Amino acid sequence: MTATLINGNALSKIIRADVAARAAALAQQGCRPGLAVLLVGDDPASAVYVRNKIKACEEHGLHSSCDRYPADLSEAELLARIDALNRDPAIHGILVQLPLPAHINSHKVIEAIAAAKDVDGFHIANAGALLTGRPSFRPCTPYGVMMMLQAAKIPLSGASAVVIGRSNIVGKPMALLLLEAGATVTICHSKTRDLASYTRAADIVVAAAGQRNVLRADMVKPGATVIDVGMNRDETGKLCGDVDFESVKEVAGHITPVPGGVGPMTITMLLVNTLTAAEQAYAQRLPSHIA
Ligand SMILES: NC(=O)C1=CN([C@@H]2O[C@H](COP(=O)(O)OP(=O)(O)OC[C@H]3O[C@@H](n4cnc5c(N)ncnc54)[C@H](OP(=O)(O)O)[C@@H]3O)[C@@H](O)[C@H]2O)C=CC1
Ligand SMILES: Nc1nc(=O)c2c([nH]1)NC[C@@H]1CN(c3ccc(C(=O)N[C@@H](CCC(=O)O)C(=O)O)cc3)C=[N+]21
Ligand SMILES: [Mg+2]
Repeated sequence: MTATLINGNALSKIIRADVAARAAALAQQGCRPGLAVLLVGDDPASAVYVRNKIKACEEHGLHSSCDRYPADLSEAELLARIDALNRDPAIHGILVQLPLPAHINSHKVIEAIAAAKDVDGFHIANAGALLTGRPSFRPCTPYGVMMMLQAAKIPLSGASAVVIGRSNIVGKPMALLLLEAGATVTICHSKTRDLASYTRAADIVVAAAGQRNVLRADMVKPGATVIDVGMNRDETGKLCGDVDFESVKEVAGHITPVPGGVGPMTITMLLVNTLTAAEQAYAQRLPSHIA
């Protein structure tokens, strides 16, 4: 048996066409959606992701700005820049690329972003809204995974789901979104004893550990849906996920590839959140509609 591929590039194309149409309609009314990206330090992977985000904005009619700072930028300087962007009417979304250098408190930085411009969905107000079932900006990666599950018509209500990873940006919000959709959710992590005993019982496995081959064929129930969030490099330097793709695709019913799976969907949902932020600002006639 060979699993059906859930193609993040193909789904992104459909959703991004809708984003471009909505962006054009808003621009027609005098409000051009704008995203500001802040990158501190010179991590090469972060530079690639940020470049992809800026390029996606340009291609879909969103205005974007990217500030690159040296790794020794002070926390106070970063907070001052965020404060300026919070008050900038041309900017509807603010994204501070993570991870930040160790001398900067990332919680403090995220909380400094205006919740209405927090298109990553990382601010406590948005995280709390998700936890309590209120509308909010959903974190882009888990939101993108939900869109992939929906597009592939994977039943979620009553399904058994395992999330591998408990970070604030992927694992925890992923588990909450699956729970909201009616799945019975288990969160596994590095302290979990016998990971395979959980994954083998699951209808859906989302791997977000940042470890190659965390999920192998003998750990997957035949026909299960496998979503690979991981972004790793193999010994030859090639991009790979957390899932042993070649063997797992013979057991799973649906599977996402790396690259071309969750990664492009993350960027797509960032565009969606930024557009939504701009539409809300315009609808409320906040000063930020003057762009
Ligand atoms: N495709 C995309 O768009 C995105 C991809 N990523 C990628 O997803 C991965 C996860 O990202 P992120 O959540 O930020 O990473 P973190 O390092 O913050 O979290 C990793 C989580 O995985 C758990 N973990 C690590 N090793 C194992 C293991 N062997 N078995 C079980 N659990 C394990 C850790 O457990 P513990 O808490 O106990 O340490 C932790 O909870 C990375 O590869 C990252 O690059 C991230 C964001 C977006
Ligand atoms: N504030 C913040 N928000 C984030 O959303 C955020 C972040 N910080 N820090 C890092 C992670 C990681 N992340 C990715 C986005 C796109 C791809 C992506 O486009 N992947 C391509 C391949 C990219 C390549 O060629 O290297 C793919 O999978 O096909 C990957 C990873 C967002 N993150
Ligand atoms: Mg994101």
